[in-house]
Amino acid sequence: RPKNFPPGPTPLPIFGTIFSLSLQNPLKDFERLRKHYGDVYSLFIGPTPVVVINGLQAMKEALVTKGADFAGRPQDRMVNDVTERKGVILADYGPAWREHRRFALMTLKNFGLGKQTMEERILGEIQHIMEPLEKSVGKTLSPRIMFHNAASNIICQVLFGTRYKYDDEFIKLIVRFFTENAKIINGPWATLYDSLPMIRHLPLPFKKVFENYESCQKLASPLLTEHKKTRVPGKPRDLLDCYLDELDKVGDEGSSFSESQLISYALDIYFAGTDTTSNTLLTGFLYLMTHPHIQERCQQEIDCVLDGKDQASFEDRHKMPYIQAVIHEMQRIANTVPLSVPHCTTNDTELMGYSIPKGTLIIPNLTSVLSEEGQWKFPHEFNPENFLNDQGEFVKPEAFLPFSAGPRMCLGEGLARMELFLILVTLLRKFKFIWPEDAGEPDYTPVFGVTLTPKPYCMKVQLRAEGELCVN
Ligand code: HEM
Repeated sequence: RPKNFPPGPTPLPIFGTIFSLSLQNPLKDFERLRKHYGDVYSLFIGPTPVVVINGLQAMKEALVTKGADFAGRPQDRMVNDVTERKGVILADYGPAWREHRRFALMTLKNFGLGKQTMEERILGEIQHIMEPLEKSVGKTLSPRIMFHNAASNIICQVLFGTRYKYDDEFIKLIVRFFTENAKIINGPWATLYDSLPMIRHLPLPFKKVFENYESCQKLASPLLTEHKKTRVPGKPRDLLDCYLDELDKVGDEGSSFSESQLISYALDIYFAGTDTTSNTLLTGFLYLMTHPHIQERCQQEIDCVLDGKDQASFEDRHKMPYIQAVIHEMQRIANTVPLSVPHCTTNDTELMGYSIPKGTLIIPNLTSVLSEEGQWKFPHEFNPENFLNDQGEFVKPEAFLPFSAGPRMCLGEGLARMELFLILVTLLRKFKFIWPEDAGEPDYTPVFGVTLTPKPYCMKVQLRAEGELCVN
């Protein structure tokens, strides 16, 4: 360890400290190491030092106060080789990342893209979720594919101006490739790839990740060809058109925008916007079914606020403090991106008195903040009171960081919050969701990955009478 570097377990030659962590799910080990070494400690992936940041105080100092120092992304890991260092999520801190991030934020904010607003698109997609639910009244259904496809279609409309049927081959393949890759990227083969550069060219199971990513690019590239044929310059229908307009403006030279970037960039936003939102919904509905009194209180608030209205609007959230608290609590407990996305220091810097050299890999352990004792009234249970004050008003504690913080913070937060609100309110208004009698005890332990996923479960669906819980 360099001088004054954060402490941690003693590394072994070649393997570093990988034996200190369970490769299946290291979250408990991270917690154990925090108790032993403090909020900032270090590990070694092979010979590479890694600093793990825990707790609100250290997280704020790194990601916000010293945001620029901690806003890099490592460039020498398997995922970088797979994506050929294109796209936005894994781009290093610098002009190309900044321009692509700004462009995505601007395009997402420009809700008026085409004719529909973002809210209309989401409400339109919700109608497609209603169908399988209505067919399942009185029966049980597994909600995984339904939520995944809904989130996927919302982002596909923004990116490509199109939605896909829930059994469309294109989406099924993309989802399969991404799911397989997410598993391998988090598994032991990726750790070996990162630790031992000499094995990178061998025909080992990690080759599959490269093949899958290439297949995704091949699947998405006809969309670009079709857009180039049918677009009207200056009248963008979606993000692809906006990007092509931008290319017309800036040209290829001296700009970070290029056609070869575009597919990877779109796939990045697709991936970031699908798995996250759908897993949050899956976790949320699991807890709402097993906490029926919380579900009922949500329905009471919805019935009263939407009394006589056709459908919910995002503005209604201001009149629904309890729903707001429940959605935030769903996100806190879902802990959807438990270790954020790895960062990297861009300068020699300091954190909580330790020295951290430029180029050090950083893991922001968001899990440690979302359940940190002292920050929450009920850190270890599902309880919307975590977000309500004594007057029943919605309040958001500083430790609510599921989207991370600072310059690299999630750029889809606005879209994700709109989706979560409109989907939850619309479904709870019409249906009651029940944990099936024959399903046994619910298992809340998630499956570890880049995103945490609840174990597969089924829900029983009942129709509700309109406004049945409104006492006014
Ligand atoms: C509940 C839903 C979501 C959660 C919990 C979530 C969480 C996160 C987290 C923790 C990061 C890493 C931030 C960091 O490195 O410090 C991130 C990055 C990112 N998210 Fe999300 N996200 C969600 C939804 C979305 C959606 C809907 C989109 C797309 C519109 C999106 C696009 C991105 C992108 C592009 C990045 C990379 C930003 C950068 O590197 O500058 N996310 N998200």
